[in-house]
Amino acid sequence: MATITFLHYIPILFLLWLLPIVLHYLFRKPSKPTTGRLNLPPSPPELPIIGSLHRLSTVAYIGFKNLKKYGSILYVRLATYPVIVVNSASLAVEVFKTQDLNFSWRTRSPFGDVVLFGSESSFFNSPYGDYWKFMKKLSVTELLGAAQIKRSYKVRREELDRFLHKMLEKSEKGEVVDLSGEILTLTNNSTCRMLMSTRVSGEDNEAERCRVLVNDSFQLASKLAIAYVFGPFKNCIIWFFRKQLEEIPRGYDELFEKLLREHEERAKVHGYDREDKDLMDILLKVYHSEDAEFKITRTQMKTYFLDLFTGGTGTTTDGILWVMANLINRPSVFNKVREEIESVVGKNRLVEESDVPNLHYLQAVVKETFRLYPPVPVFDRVPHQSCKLGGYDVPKGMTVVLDVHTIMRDPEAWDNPDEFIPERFMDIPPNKEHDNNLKQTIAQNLNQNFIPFGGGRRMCPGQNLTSSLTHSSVAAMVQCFDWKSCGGGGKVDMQPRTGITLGLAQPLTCVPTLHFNPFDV
Ligand code: HEM
Repeated sequence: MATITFLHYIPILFLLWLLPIVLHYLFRKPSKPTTGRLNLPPSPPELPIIGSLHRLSTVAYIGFKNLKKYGSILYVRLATYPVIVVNSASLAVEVFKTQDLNFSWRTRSPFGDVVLFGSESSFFNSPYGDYWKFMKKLSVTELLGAAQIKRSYKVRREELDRFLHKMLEKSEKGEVVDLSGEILTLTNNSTCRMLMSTRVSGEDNEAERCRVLVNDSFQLASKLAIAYVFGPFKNCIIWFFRKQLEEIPRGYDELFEKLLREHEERAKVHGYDREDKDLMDILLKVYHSEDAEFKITRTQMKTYFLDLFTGGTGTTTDGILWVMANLINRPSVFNKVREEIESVVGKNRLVEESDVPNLHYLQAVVKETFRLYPPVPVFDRVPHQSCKLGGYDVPKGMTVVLDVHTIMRDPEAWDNPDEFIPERFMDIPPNKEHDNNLKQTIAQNLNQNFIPFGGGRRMCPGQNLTSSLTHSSVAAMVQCFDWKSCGGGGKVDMQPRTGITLGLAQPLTCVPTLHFNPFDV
C-alpha cells in the first residue's frame, strides 16, 4: 500500500485555504455599483450566488420576456455579471436615436475574445473607433452596398435554381423534404459564393470545413459564456477548453489565409476589378492600396469574413424558415401571396428579385414574421459614458441588453401585438388616404419600432442582402409549390429551439407539390 506523505495533503490544505475566499465571494450581498449615489433601475427578486441566472431559460428570449412584469428597464445580476435589460419600444428608440453615439459600443464577448482573433479585430465587437468607422463605410458603400448586391445577383439566382430543381425532383417522387437543411444549404452557398467564391455545402471540402469550424465555435462560445458570468472561475474554465481554443482560431487562420492567397494569385493575372469580383477581392484591393484611409490588417480581414459568415447565414436561414412556417400554417395568407405574385409576374416566368418592390403584401408578410419571430431576439450595446436611460443611471461600460422580442410585442407600440397581421405594414387608416402627414407619422412609428436588425449607426449592414435572399426564395417557393407540413395535423410546430438565436426547434419537414414549373416554359 502506498504511504501517505505530507505532499498528499497539499491539495487539501490549498482547498481549505481557498474555501473561505470562495464562500465570501459567492455569498456576499448582491452588489450594485456604488460609485456616488447611483439611481440604478429596479431589479427582479434575486437568489444568492446566481442572482437572476435562474430566470434565463435555455431559450434566450423567453428568459428575458418573463422579466417584463418587473419593469421596462431592469438591473439584472447574472451571477457575477450585471446587465441592464431594456424591454420597451420607447427606451429602444432612446438608445438608437437620442443616445445613438453613446451606445455605439458592444460588450467584449467570449466569441470574439477567445474563440476568434480577439474582439479588437472583429467588426461586430470592435469599439466605435477608426477601424469600425472605416469598415462600416466600406460595408455600406461597397461590400454589402446596393451595387455589389446587384452584381452578385447571378450567384443567388444560380443557387436558387439549384434548390428549385431539387424541390422539383422531390415533388415528382412525392418525397419528404427537410426544408430546414435545404434552406441552410441555399443561404450558406449563396453567402459563401458572394463573400469568397466558394460553396460551403457539397463537394468542396474547404468550404465544408468552414461550416464545421463555425459550428464548433458557436458551441464553444456558449460554454464560455457561462464562464464569463462566473467571473473568478473564468480563467479556470477557459483553461479547461484550452485545446479547442488553440485549434479553432488556427483552423480559421489556415483556411482564410489559403483563400486570401488564392484571390491574390488570381488578381495578379485578372486584377481585382473583374465583373464577377466577390467581397474578398474588394477588401483585398483596399488592403493592398497605398492610399486607403485606414490600414487594415490581415487578421482584421479574416475576422471580417467570419463576422459576415457567422452573423449572416444562420440568421437568414432562420428568418426564411419562420416565414415559410407562418405561410404553411396560414393557407389564406399563402394564397394571397401567390395571387399577388401571379398578378405582378404572370404565369410564364419565375419571380425575380427585381419584382420584389412590387410585391407589397409579400414584403408585409416578411416584416410581420420578423416582428414576431426576430432571428436575433436579444443583442447588446454598451454606453461609452455614464448616462440616464428612462430616468435611471446607466454606468459607463455596463452591458445593456436589448430584448428585441419583447420590444416588438410592446402593446404600447403595436395594436394586438401577439397577432400575425401583415396588413399593419400596408394599411392606411380608412378615409385618411390624402392625409400625407398622418401616413408619414404611421410609417415613421412603424420603422422606429421595427428593430429586428437593430438601429442607429451599429444597425445590421447585411439587411439588404438578407432581404434579397429572403424575398426571392420565399416568393419562388410560394409561386412554384404547395407545401404540406409533416407536423401533427399538417401544421408546422412553432416551438423555438434552445439558444441565443431564434429558430424552429424541430426541422421543418414537408412534401412539395408542383404548382408551376419555371423550367418548363
Ligand atoms: C435575418 C437576418 C439577420 C438579422 C435578423 C440580423 C440582425 C442583426 C442585429 C440585431 C444586429 C445588431 C444591430 C445593432 O446593434 O443595432 C446585427 C449586426 C450585424 N449584422 Fe446582422 N442580421 C442578419 C443578417 C446579416 C447578414 C446577411 C450579414 C452579412 C452578410 C450581417 C452582418 C452583420 C454585422 C457585420 C453586424 C455588426 C454591425 C456593427 O456592429 O456595426 N447580418 N445583425
